[in-house]
Amino acid sequence: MPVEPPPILSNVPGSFPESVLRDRHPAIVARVLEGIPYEPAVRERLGRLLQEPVIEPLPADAHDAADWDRWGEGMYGRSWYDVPFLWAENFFYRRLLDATGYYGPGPWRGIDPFGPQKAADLPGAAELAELDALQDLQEDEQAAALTAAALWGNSADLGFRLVSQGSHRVDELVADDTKALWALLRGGGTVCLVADNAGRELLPDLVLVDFLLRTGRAGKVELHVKPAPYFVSDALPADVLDELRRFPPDSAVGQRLRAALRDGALSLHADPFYCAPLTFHEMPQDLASRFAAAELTVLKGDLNYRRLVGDRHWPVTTPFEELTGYFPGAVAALRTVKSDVVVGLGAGAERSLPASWRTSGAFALVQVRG
Ligand SMILES: O=P(O)(O)OC[C@H]1O[C@](O)(CO)[C@@H](O)[C@@H]1O
Repeated sequence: MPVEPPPILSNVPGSFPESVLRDRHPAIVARVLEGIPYEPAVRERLGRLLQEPVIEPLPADAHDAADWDRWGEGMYGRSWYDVPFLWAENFFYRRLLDATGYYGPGPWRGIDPFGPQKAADLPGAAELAELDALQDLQEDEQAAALTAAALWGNSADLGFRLVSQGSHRVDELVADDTKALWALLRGGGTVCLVADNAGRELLPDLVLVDFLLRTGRAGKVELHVKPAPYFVSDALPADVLDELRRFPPDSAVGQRLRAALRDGALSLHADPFYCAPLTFHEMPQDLASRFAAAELTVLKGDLNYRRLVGDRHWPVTTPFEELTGYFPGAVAALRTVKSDVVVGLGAGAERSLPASWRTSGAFALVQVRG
């Protein structure tokens, strides 16, 4: 295991993490307030969260206050910019849920603050038909098209689109282990798909799940989603159901997915770990056992990548295999690059890339450790 470089903080002027805290978080709050007519007390709490000079802990009566006391040891009372970026982002979303009363006893309990944005982003008939039509292709062509669609979908997360004007199409793969990925998917065992965003990302993910089950490349699929609203568009169990309702009643894909949920070939999982400020190095035993038993675990998205390799200043040439050696079982990362952490590239690979390649959302990677 290479020597660990320091964690990424947000206090470097002009850096990407600084821009997330300074620009993206206020934009996220503004969009939440546009979408839901929250009462004045909620609006005030959200305003105060954005102005907070130093990080305050959760109220002592929050159901997970003890967890956050432990995870946040040494963080409270400091500037949001001076603590690890991964922790700061995670805690921002947890505090946002606290401010909106998501876990409270009042009327806003269980209301997804990002719900209106997610609803507006649900796929339309054209997108569904496009993916449905892939069934007519040869199997290996379907596999390639679905890998590309799953990557493309990841560039469309709502937090990212709040501040990015790009076309949201992946231009180039900076690492492409697609062949190795599909070589691992022939055995009919269990595949864990750790999903990322709802909407335009979850749709190709679901079509991919159907493909894996339909072709026998997976005997079972576990679809892992977030247990609570998180990073704006991250998928919750309710979002999976909303998405399934988008398939027309006569869609064979939709029918098969619903049948797979009913008969257990497809199962949903929403472990609290997925909303914790931790990396996969600290995953709970239940998840570790599931990943160990799976033929392959596919991690979607930028944040899962940061949690897989560690949100640190890794040189890009740090071998992916070494950093993921601890992961219990074969693992694949399918991710549009939307933050600074990238490993597993060849020496000099960056030279031909534009300066903004790590954060533009125009580059993607498929990396596998078998
Ligand atoms: O939905 P994803 O792919 O995990 O991306 C989350 C986004 O949020 C960030 O954490 C920044 O807020 C980036 O890593 C990325 O742009």
